[in-house]
Amino acid sequence: MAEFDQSKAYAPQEEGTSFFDDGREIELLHFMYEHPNLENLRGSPKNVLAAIDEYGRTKKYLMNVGEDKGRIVSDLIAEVKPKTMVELGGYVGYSCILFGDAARKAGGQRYYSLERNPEFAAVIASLVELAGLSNIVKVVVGSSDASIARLHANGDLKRIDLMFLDHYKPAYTTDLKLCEELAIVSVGSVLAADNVIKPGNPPYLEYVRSSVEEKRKRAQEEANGKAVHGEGIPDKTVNQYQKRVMEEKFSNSKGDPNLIYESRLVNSFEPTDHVAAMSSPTHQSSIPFFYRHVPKNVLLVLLSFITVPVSAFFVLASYILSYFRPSPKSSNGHNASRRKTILVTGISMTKGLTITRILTLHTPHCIIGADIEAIPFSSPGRYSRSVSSFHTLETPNGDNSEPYIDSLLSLMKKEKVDLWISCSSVIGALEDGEVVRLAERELGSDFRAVQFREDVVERLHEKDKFINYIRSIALPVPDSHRCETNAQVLDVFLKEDAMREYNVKDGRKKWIMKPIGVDDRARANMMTLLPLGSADETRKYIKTLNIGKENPYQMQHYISGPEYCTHALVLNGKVKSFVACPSSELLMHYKALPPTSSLARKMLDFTERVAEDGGASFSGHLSFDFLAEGEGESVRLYPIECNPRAHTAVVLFRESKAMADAYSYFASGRSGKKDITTPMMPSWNYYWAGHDLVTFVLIPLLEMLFGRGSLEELSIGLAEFWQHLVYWRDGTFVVWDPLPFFVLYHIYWPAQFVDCLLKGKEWSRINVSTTKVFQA
Ligand SMILES: C[S@@+](CC[C@H](N)C(=O)[O-])C[C@H]1O[C@@H](n2cnc3c(N)ncnc32)[C@H](O)[C@@H]1O
Repeated sequence: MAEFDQSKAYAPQEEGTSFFDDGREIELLHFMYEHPNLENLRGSPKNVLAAIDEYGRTKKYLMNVGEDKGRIVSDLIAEVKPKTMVELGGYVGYSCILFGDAARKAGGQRYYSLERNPEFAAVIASLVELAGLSNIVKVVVGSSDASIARLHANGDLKRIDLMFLDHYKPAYTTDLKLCEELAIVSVGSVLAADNVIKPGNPPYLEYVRSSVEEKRKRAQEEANGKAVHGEGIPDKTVNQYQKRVMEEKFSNSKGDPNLIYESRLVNSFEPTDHVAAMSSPTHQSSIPFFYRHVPKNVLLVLLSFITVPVSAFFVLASYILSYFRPSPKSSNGHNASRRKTILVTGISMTKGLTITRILTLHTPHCIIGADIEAIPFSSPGRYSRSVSSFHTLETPNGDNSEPYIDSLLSLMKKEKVDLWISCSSVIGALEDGEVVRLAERELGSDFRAVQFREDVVERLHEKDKFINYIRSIALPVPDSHRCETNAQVLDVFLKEDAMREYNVKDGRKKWIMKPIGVDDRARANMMTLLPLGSADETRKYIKTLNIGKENPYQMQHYISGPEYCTHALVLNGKVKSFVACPSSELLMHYKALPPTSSLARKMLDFTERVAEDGGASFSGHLSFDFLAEGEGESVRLYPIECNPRAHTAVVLFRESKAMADAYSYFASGRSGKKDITTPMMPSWNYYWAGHDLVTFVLIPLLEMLFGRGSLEELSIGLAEFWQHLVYWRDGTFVVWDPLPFFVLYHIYWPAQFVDCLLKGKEWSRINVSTTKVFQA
């Protein structure tokens, strides 16, 4: 940061709140219109700003953005070239004249200055007129939230390309959420927020830096009545406008949690010379080094290396503890003659491992495990005490699935498997359906499988077929269309436009585009809400999706409510165990909903209806994603996706003997109890230590060290991590079977990162529980 030029310093700011609204703003007007240089001010933004600065230096302090911070935003304007720019908080018009002029030079069409105090607004309007900017600047008097809503409702404000936030600090976040909900701030919008470090605006920084998952969680907490505005903002700032506004009002908008911001802090000077900081979005070029391919993989390998002693300590302590407790197999005292051979596939993932552990703890059976293993000997499941043997399967491959199918079938024959519990990942979904059919033929009538056949998998797994099927059994679905051409997408918008007047009440209907096949890259952008600000932008965006016959998309009505996911074990068309929990895109924290809650009951009813429709041969794991609209008993649930396979939410059953019994009865050809097993309440919440260590500790630490984050954010992260360590349970670690935990973090993941480095495979996210790497 360059040195501050002392000759430009404003008069010092007075104590308390006497530094504004004491008549100085009107005094400024007199100063300007009595200026000896008045004729040179007319039509010259530069000279008007210089005269305002002169007043601030020689007369009284003014709370303007000032020259130094102003330059940062002016540069941003030149880069972003906003057509429409909005500022929240105009005061006497300094930022409005500086940025209005910059926006005009960059080809901008409209600059809205939103100011609550009518006297200040009159000063802004007068000085804007003096500077000759009245054709681009529009001063809007009133509280920012009401003004935003009105401008949007009138159709004047359809999209904000750049927004400068410089008004009432606690309203930064609530106004931003309002803009998101109205979709006037959307993908590509840029925000510049003043004073986020001094005096400080932790809620705003937290919000713009949160993941989708964190924002959804927060929104839910707020929906449960915990919304507090201005937490962490100094009282002096919070109470700044009390003289005129006794009680501040806030927009209660939920925002759009799916919008992700890149944020960066920029330090600069207040016009008094204090160091201030603004936050503005980053562009790809300024992404710090630790998010780049090579450093990020190297850092994660290093983290794994450094934490070996801690993990080794826990493993050792677990073995010592287990020494004093009998091993699970010898403790269960089951009758060996009733032993069946159960094969669980997918045991490198938490879901498969959880099921083998439940079975080992609570049943007499011989449990064998299998999984694909791209890097030899790296599978965490291979080292688990819950399986009597581990087998490596060929990797399913869309072009030639035979090796995978053969390896699975020959294993089943060799081990004389009585029951196969499939927990395989999505890449083998259809193949597993085929294996059931073949295995039933080859292993005889006593063979059973917890896996749907391929026709069922196809019907449920493919997004558009699933929606059609659910519609056919008269259950509600969100409005959805399969699109194989860009024109089909645009057609839906055209029809929508015709209906637009009917939708005015809740704003224009929003859509998301989901790739029907598995496409990690497209999935990452899936939450872009359409249509965008203009028909042209929407058309351009649709083009980037490369929609075609080979790459079909599902266009689905966007429902803004919270998301839930479920896991169910269905045997012979009956639901045997069920759990529902709040969900998000990359779900790494699991909390069960109480089974008696109206939400959980409705999701169970839905699952039972699908299971019943499947008939007596319908056996497998079934999980749905739902979006909820409304609350309480009147909540309406929309299924958006089905995964006809196990969900990691099964981890919530880790204690459940009843669930083990359900599998066991099935293995013996009996139907078992009628009750539906749910996790014991209150159930533990689950997290993955490695994921939390990186997201709550490593990233905030690096962000702080490299000037992007604050100590406060790091301490919030540390507190969250500590809370999970102490009160939650790790999804992989159990005392009697600690090795998979060690292998996951010190063999499996480092091997993956090294592999990515060697092969130049870039990734955007990883899922610790499913061991999946998402391509960048
Ligand atoms: C720091 S000053 C803005 C300075 C101005 N951006 C500049 O740099 O020249 C903050 C202004 O926000 C206004 N304000 C505070 N809360 C507001 C709200 N809810 N809506 C609109 N304006 C608000 C205040 O009246 C005050 O004039």
